[in-house]
Order: sequence, then structure tokens, then C-alpha cells
Amino acid sequence: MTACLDITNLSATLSGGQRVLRSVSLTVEPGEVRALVGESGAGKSMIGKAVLGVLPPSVKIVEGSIRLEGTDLGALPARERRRVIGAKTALIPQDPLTALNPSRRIGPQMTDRLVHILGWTADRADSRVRQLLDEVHIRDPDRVMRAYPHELSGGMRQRVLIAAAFAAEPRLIVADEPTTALDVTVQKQILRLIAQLQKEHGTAILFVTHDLGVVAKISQKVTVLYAGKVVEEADTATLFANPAHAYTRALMAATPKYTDPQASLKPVDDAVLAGLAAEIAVADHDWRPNLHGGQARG
Ligand SMILES: Nc1ncnc2c1ncn2[C@@H]1O[C@H](COP(=O)(O)OP(=O)(O)OP(=O)(O)O)[C@@H](O)[C@H]1O
Repeated sequence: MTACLDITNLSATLSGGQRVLRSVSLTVEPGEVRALVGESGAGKSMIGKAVLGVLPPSVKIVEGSIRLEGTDLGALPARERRRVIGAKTALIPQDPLTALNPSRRIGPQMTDRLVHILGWTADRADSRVRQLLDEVHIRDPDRVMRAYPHELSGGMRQRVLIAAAFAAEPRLIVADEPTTALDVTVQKQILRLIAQLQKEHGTAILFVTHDLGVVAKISQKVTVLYAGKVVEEADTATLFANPAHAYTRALMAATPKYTDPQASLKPVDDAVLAGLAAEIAVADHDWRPNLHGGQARG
């Protein structure tokens, strides 16, 4: 079976040469949810951005490949790459407010992508958006489609963006900390909603989060990232039952249990971090970007 997303040995550097991704490999099978977990700055969003073709200009892919349903994105001309990414993927962002244009009504913002990228008629896009608003339990679609972003609550805005992401039936959704900016009570509803739509639509998701409670609830597979390097990957159940790497164990110990918000936060042990830093220093010392064999692109 061809993987929905297949990232192989992906390395990326900043303009000054610092590595932000270190030979990252991961796959997301069709209909599967893979969580990408790690502390702030680990490079989780960078991977999502690389897949969506929206890396900041200061970040360059210097090695490796990203395949969407078998198509090597690095081998395509920029225009064709944008078309493939637009047709096969969608994003559920962290902050619904900044993801929406404040000066445009919700309706056209939702239908735009269907009309302009997928070439649908305005009528088809409109009825599809209404159908998805219904699926995310928005009962008054007319009001919501006429509203400006600031007229909706944070939870409603995120429902709108979830509906927009699923509307075009993408093969892969990148969900980048989609509940982090929301109130705790709303977080649970939104997570349940994403899980429900994911199952109903059979969409693969690369789910970026720093929250192991979220990982446990939504994913079947998990990749643990530290300083742009994959530290461990496993089935989610296996990872929680039997974390193999000291860093994963430390991350678990450092995370208050989802069910016990009163539990205190413990920092990851210094000895574990020192061990990781040493591993990374050795890997970086031996690493030379394979610019000729890789799919370097901006
Ligand atoms: N626009 C940018 N230009 C240069 N470096 C960046 C840029 N954005 C992020 N970085 C750096 O790249 C690394 C990875 O950042 P990234 O945002 O992917 O981490 P993350 O794991 O998603 O963390 P967070 O949970 O805080 O978003 C970090 O060292 C960060 O400082």
C-alpha cells in the first residue's frame, strides 16, 4: 500500500547553516492519525510546513524527500507542486483567528479554496460548505457564513476551519496544535470533533502536538521529536505501555496526566537532555548534506 505521506531523511537548515530538521523519516498511512510530539522548538511545525510547502524563506530543505501518495514533491516544478499539495492536503491551524482574514466574511473564505484551487462551481462549493458546517454541528450556517471572524467565538472559528479543512476531501490533513489556543472545555469538544470527522471521512492526519494526553486520545501512531531529530516512533498504545527511549520516558514523567491537571510539571531530567545533546553532536559531526542526491528546494 502506498503511504499517504512518506518523509524520508528530511534535513533542513537555517540560512546560517544550523540544522532544524535532522534526517527525519516518518510515514502516515491512508486513514491513519500520526501524532508528532515534542517540546517547544523541536521542529514539529517545521515538518508540517515542509509538507504543506510553506516553510519560511530562511529555512531550506537540504536533503531528503517528501512523497504524497507516492508523488515526490521535490521532483515537481514549483507550480505543479503547489497544485498537488493544494489538491491533496489541508491545514487545521493552531490559531483560528490569525488563520482567517479579519476583513472578509466566513462564507467566501470557506468556498474560495474549493472554487479557486479545485475549480468547483460556486454553487457546488456553497452546498459542500453548508454540509460540512452541519457536520461540525453548526446549526445556523447562514449566520455563520455571513459573519466576520471576530463575530464568532474561538471554538466556533475552529469549527469553521475544521469544516473548511475537510470540505475538499483532502487525503492528508496537517493539524498543527489545533486545540492549544482554545479554552480547556472547548479543547475536548474540538478534539472529539476532529476524531469523529477523521473516522467518517477516512482522512489521514499528521497531528502536531506537545500534549501527550492529546496523543493518547487521537492517534494510532506517534513520532517523538527532539531538536529536529526523531527520538522514537511506535504504535501509540505501545509507546504509552512501553516507552523505549529515555527521553520519551522523561517527557511522560514531565507531563501532568490528562486526567489529573493538578499534578505538578517536572522538567525533563538534565542527564537525559545531556545524553540527547551528545547523540545529536555526534550525528551532526558526521553529517554532510547530500545536496546532489536530495531534493533540495526552497
Ligand atoms: N521563521 C523561522 N525562521 C527561522 N527559524 C525558525 C522559524 N520558525 C521557527 N524556527 C526555529 O526552528 C526550530 C523549530 O521550530 P518549530 O516551530 O517547528 O518547533 P515546534 O516543535 O513546532 O515548537 P512549538 O510547539 O513551540 O511551535 C526552532 O529552533 C525555531 O526557533
